[in-house]
Amino acid sequence: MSDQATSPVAATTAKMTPKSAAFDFRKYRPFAFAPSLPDRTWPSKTIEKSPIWASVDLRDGNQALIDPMTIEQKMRFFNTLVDVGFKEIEIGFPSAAQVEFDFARKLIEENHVPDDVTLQVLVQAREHLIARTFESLKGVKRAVVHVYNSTSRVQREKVYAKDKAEIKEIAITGAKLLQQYAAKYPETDWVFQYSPESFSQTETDYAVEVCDAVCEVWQPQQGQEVILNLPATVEASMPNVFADQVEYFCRNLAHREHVIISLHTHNDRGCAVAAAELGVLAGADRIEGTLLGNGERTGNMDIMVMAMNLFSQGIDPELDFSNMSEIVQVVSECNNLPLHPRHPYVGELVFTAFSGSHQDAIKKSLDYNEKHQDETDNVWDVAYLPIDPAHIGRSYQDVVRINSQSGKGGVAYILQRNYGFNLPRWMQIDFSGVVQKQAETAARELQNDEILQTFETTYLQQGKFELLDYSVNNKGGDVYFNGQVQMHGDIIDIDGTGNGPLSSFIDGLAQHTGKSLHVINYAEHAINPHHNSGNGIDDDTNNDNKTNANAAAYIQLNIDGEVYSGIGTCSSTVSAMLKGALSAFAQAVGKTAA
Ligand SMILES: CC(=O)SCCNC(=O)CCNC(=O)[C@H](O)C(C)(C)COP(=O)(O)OP(=O)(O)OC[C@H]1O[C@@H](n2cnc3c(N)ncnc32)[C@H](O)[C@@H]1OP(=O)(O)O
Ligand SMILES: CC(C)C(=O)C(=O)O
Ligand SMILES: [Mg+2]
Repeated sequence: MSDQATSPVAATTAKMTPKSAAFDFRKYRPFAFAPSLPDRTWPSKTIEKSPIWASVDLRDGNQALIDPMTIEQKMRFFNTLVDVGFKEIEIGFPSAAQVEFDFARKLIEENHVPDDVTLQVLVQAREHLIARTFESLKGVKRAVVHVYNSTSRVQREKVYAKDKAEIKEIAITGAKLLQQYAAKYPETDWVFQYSPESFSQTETDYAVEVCDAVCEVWQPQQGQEVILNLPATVEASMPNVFADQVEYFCRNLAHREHVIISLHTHNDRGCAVAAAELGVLAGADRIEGTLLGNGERTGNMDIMVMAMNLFSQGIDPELDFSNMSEIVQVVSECNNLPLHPRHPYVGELVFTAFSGSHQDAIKKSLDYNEKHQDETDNVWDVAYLPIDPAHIGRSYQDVVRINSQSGKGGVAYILQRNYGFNLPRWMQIDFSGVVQKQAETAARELQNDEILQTFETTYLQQGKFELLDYSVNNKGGDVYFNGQVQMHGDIIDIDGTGNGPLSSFIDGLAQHTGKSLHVINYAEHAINPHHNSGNGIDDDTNNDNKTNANAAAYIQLNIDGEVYSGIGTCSSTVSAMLKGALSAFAQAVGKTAA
């Protein structure tokens, strides 16, 4: 028998073959348009500033919707884009439909366009459409007219049935028509943009040839720059290949210095943002995309993600997403598309850790930063959280959520952040076992109030055991405890001696019950008042050592050889401590009774 026949991989492959006949990779060919660029420079570059952004939500995004936007929706979206800080906004395809035309007119006639915002519109290289497009823009101060025709091999051969020279001629005609019509509206500051549509599936040297021909018509110069927009209309290669195409294009273009190189990537392979980022390294100045990545098929490049990627590297993205939830709401409602809960930066779950080790690391990082504020220069550096959720208006509320995958750090985080209980490690271990069982039994996420309730019933509501009146007195170096404890409805006198209130109380409990009791661990803290809402804190004003804040005490006792943890809360630290001991004791009795 050969090695191949015995290997488990070979066995799997052999089984798959008949089934995979319909799943035929042999129908595909490797990507054929990668230019040869052995001396590429982009891999050793870094992005140091934000590119020029152009939103195409209202055009490319809109043309991909089941129900295109109404004028009202476009208006709402446009205002949001302006608020976010976009200075170039492709508002539509005015020659395509009346609503598109009317929207352009509304923006212009009703003065909705801020002085520093430039409208952009798209049109095919066809005269009647170009004529209508300029008509739609009459009276605008400044506008980008964006003309395109596809240059890809498949479109040349199968859609247009034209050779390279004929396709170039469409581009040249379009460029000339833009000039002619622009001349009819001299009151407007016109900017010309050309896209060799499907650039990435075009031979790159041919794309350069077509764009050079367009520039020959437009004659870009200082103060009269043009935009050449390079689309990955359908993403068909790895992003490094796209970057090679962009660098090749930039290096070989005749009028590079007077041309703004723009990129327009789509997300068919899931790498639209990566392609745009590498394309910027390769020399691009401008990026077209949409918020949340809506667009044809798998969508356009998500500008929000790319901008937030820059933000998370300490680069000013020149777009303001601090009001993220409102932005997301407008985008989702206008597009009538739901947001994936794991959408980068904005999904409901992207700042949430369910798993124990992540929660532990997040809690420890946040605690560390709080303690070392002076040393960190306030620079964000938290495990598992690439940015501070607060920067985009998210709370820390959801950073940790609890299910059966969670650990002690996560449960401790919930109790600390929401209810002010700062559990010591040994207490975290004790309580996390309780929560783990509860989550496993429920087989679902546990809500914060359920965790608090479990915390209270486990440690705080020892209803059958209650510390009543007591006093502690120092005499000759010893401390004497005298008080009453209610146990199962009986009121019992407790007297004990020790070197402090706790040890004298424990001594009294031991004497009364005949059990052996020793303190193993002890911790206490004031409960931060802003965490207090809704917790099970006792406000007993019983005794001495009053503090303004409520106190929580955590006690671990060895009772007859077994370990029990308890918690007490009170406005008095001593009472909290004694209640904590009684809480641990009650569990031991409860366990014996059970
Ligand atoms: C990658 C992109 O996103 S490109 C933008 C795509 N967006 C849209 O198409 C949405 C808006 N478009 C529309 O509503 C319509 O296409 C319209 C109104 C503009 C034009 O509609 P129609 O005239 O009915 O034609 P249709 O779109 O089917 O156009 C195809 C014709 O235009 C030609 N054509 C297509 N694109 C271009 C172009 N960019 N430049 C020149 N000619 C073009 C085709 O070769 C075809 O020619 P034929 O009629 O000789 O066969
Ligand atoms: C019109 C062009 C820029 C386009 O949307 C594309 O090629 O994806
Ligand atoms: Mg597109």
